[in-house]
Amino acid sequence: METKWNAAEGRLETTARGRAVLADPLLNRGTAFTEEERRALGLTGLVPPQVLTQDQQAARAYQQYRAQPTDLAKNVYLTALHDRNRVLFYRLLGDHLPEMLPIVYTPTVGTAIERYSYEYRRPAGVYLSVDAPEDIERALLATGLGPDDVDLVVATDGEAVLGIGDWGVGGIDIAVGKLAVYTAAAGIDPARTLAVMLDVGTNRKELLDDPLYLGNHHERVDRATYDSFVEAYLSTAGRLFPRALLHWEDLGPANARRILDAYRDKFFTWNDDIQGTGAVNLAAVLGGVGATGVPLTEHRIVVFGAGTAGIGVADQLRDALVAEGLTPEQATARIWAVDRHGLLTRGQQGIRDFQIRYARPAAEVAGWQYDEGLGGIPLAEVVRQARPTILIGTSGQGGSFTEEIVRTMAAHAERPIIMAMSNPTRLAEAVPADLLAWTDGRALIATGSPFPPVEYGGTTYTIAQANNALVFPGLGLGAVVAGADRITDGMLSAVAHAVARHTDASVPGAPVLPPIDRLRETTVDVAVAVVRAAVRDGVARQTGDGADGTVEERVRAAMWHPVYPPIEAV
Ligand SMILES: NC(=O)C1=CN([C@@H]2O[C@H](COP(=O)(O)OP(=O)(O)OC[C@H]3O[C@@H](n4cnc5c(N)ncnc54)[C@H](O)[C@@H]3O)[C@@H](O)[C@H]2O)C=CC1
Ligand SMILES: CC(=O)C(=O)O
Ligand SMILES: [Mg+2]
Repeated sequence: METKWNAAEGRLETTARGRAVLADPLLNRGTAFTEEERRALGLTGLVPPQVLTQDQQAARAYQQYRAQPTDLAKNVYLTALHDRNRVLFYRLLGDHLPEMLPIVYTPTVGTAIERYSYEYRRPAGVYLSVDAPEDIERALLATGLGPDDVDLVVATDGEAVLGIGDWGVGGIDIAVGKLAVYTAAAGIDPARTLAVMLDVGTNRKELLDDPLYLGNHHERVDRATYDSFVEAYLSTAGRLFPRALLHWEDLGPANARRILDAYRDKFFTWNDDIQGTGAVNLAAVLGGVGATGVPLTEHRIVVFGAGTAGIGVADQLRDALVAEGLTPEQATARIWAVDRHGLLTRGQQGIRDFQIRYARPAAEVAGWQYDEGLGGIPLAEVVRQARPTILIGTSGQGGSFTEEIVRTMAAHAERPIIMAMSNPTRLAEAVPADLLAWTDGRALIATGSPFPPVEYGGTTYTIAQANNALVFPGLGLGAVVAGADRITDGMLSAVAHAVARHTDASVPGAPVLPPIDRLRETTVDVAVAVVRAAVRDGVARQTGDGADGTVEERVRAAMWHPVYPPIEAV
């Protein structure tokens, strides 16, 4: 049995019949099958007699969605719809994106991941086990997808999911959530995507002790075993799906950077937490800096939580400062990075290799207050001494931007830029209402998970969501349209600047990033910028504007829309 998209004819062709049609979410359209389709596909009598339009189906599905009692139940409902009728799922998600994004993505996806083995209904992608690396190829081929059929693979090992940590096999839901955003925002064809779970074990004891836990019941494997499994996955996926962008999500801090550095020049691969977060953060900083009227090069930046995301953020800020004319040393000196043992300083015990660049010289901090309990210089002291104008949280430590810290910062920054980027909501370093109150409404704010607008002093403040969801869909779409084979720093910088062009935070209460309800339009510009950067950097098979249309026309034409295509029984 086979289902194929016939691009020349603009129709789906399938040999499936009867219940097999209804069981395939890419084929199934339930009550919207026409009489003719029902006859041709052997569905006579298998669906109720009335034929509905997609509008009617969407209205009913929305009612059902609204009737769910909790956010988790809404997530489970949408997952079931996703697994039943993919077109209708994306129709609904697209129609209600600001309302449903927090359900299929952060924060609720975090709860779904924690509850994965209990809420499980159907498999969600490809599960690769470290205990059977010889099965990688068989598993990827079992999808029925061939070399030209895949644009995008999102893989995770579930070790550092959002800020909630190691959830083992449940992490597949973050890969599925990312794919939903790729399609809803950028029109990546869902039939051409794959979610992959690299099950290398889990160190969460409550999962290992739980007979219902669906992943491998052993601890995470040692580094050598892990590395050879990752290598086997990348080389197999890269060989079987040579056009596909291989996206990494929520790996642990010991692995994320190492894997990116080892493979970014060998494979068409990228790390969303390092590079996507860096790009969206830079976009938000550029948006905020525009409102301060102070050039980027004069800002002083503190990054709190110097892990995968934090150092990714620092790196792109540093590159942006260099692009604005600072030397690499001057740019690095503008950034203070604080981790679990306080400010990163040279010679500090336990500092990780990817953090070393940001370690401050001992002479600079000699007179700074040291906290014995912490084993380093705490954030409050760093803020007092370094006098940041930009404070970024990627620590996964809810509430760590205290009133004292924020007031200290606001005492010497007229428009403090404060980004509490940790997810899910409860892990935000501060909440917008507090930040506005503590800074008399002067703060320019962004958060990683969505927050409602805040009324303060007669102004309504729309809160920007600085989430890599604002950038990865456009990056993926642009990379696909360009026929790229690498993700370059130039592409990432182009992404940040394209997003920043969509904001004017100088208007009182305006957000430093474009809102989610304009995500699809922002994404088009991001994708166009990515194609142009890929061409400039020599990593594209396609060219820029040309006889086959402008880049924007090609980007728009490449976007998939949630409409039922003609279907042919063959
Ligand atoms: N808004 C966005 O687009 C994104 C947000 N994030 C968020 O950033 C957070 C971190 O994620 P990752 O970087 O992937 O995790 P990670 O584990 O690589 O990094 C977290 C870092 O915070 C440090 N840390 C832990 N406790 C600390 C404390 N008390 N004080 C200072 N530092 C502390 C850790 O040592 C580690 O270096 C998560 O909450 C995640 O949801 C991550 C990626 C994208
Ligand atoms: C948004 C995201 O990638 C994270 O919180 O890990
Ligand atoms: Mg992530």
